[in-house]
Amino acid sequence: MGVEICVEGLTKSFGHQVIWQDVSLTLPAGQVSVMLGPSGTGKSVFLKTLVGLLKPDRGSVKVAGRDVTMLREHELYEVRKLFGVLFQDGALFGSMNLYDNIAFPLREHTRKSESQIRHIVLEKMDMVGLIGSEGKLPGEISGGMRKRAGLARALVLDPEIILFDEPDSGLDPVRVAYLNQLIVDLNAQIDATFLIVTHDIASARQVPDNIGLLFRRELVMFGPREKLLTSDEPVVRQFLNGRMQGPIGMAEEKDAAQVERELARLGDGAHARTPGSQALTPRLLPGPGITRPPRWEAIARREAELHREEVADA
Ligand SMILES: Nc1ncnc2c1ncn2[C@@H]1O[C@H](COP(=O)(O)OP(=O)(O)OP(=O)(O)O)[C@@H](O)[C@H]1O
Repeated sequence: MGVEICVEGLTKSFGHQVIWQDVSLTLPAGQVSVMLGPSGTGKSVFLKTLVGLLKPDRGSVKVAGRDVTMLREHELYEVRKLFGVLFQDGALFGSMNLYDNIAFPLREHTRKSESQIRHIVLEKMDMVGLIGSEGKLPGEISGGMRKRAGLARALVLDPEIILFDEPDSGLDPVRVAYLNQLIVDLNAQIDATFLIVTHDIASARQVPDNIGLLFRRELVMFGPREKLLTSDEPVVRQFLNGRMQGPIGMAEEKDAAQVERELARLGDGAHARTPGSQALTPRLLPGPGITRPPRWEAIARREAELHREEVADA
């Protein structure tokens, strides 16, 4: 069913550089959450802190009730088994074929026989659409296939939580669409808790239950997708609309007067529009052939309702 991750008052700095401070959020069990943020706001550092690879200065990260920040190395090892991580480049071993790459965690962390391993590896390769590529080396396949191989490897230990570090980076829009569908299908099939770090706004609009945004060393917002997508918070709106006008600058933050001028020029000041008047992108649903658990049935019903309301309003 996936487990909840409860983050409270988390602060991380490297030397004098504060990366983010006082971050509190709960990733609900079994749900899909996305973390957005301009480059360098510490999204990868956040993922690493969740799995205990980096120690925060303050705060707690409770996974299945245990505080990752307080655990000793051998206890951390146990908690890490709950996690599957998809790294940016798939993090595959270049000299091993896909089969051996995907089998690696099973051979390292379990005492399963080779025939049991074969069954699991082929099942996960099937889930990510890689059957037939078992003998290929990572260097012989496309970036999209490498991501899917990394995902299959993240799945072999049946994780309760999957962390995706920019799964869409380096992929063309069509491959990103396939990968998003795969993520949604997987969530319906394995029911784990997902956290996706991404820059891709289209994905953030369609895929998750919850969205968070890191900016100016803080978690600006974290909450249900609808709340973020209809938010009037200038940072959230600038980021979700991928615009230059707003508080986020190229290399540093802009001063308040400049932001005010830019938003006024856009006719987009806080007073210039009714709150919550942003369009809601339809939610991506599990594809045909995927059995939907009750959670996804409820999401599909809600989407159908919203769509009926939109048609009636038009
Ligand atoms: N081990 C480390 N030691 C010192 N500084 C670090 C370390 N890891 C990350 N940083 C710094 O923390 C900041 C945040 O880095 P991080 O990679 O988490 O950002 P990000 O939001 O994931 O960026 P991007 O979207 O560009 O991938 C950067 O300034 C980076 O240089």
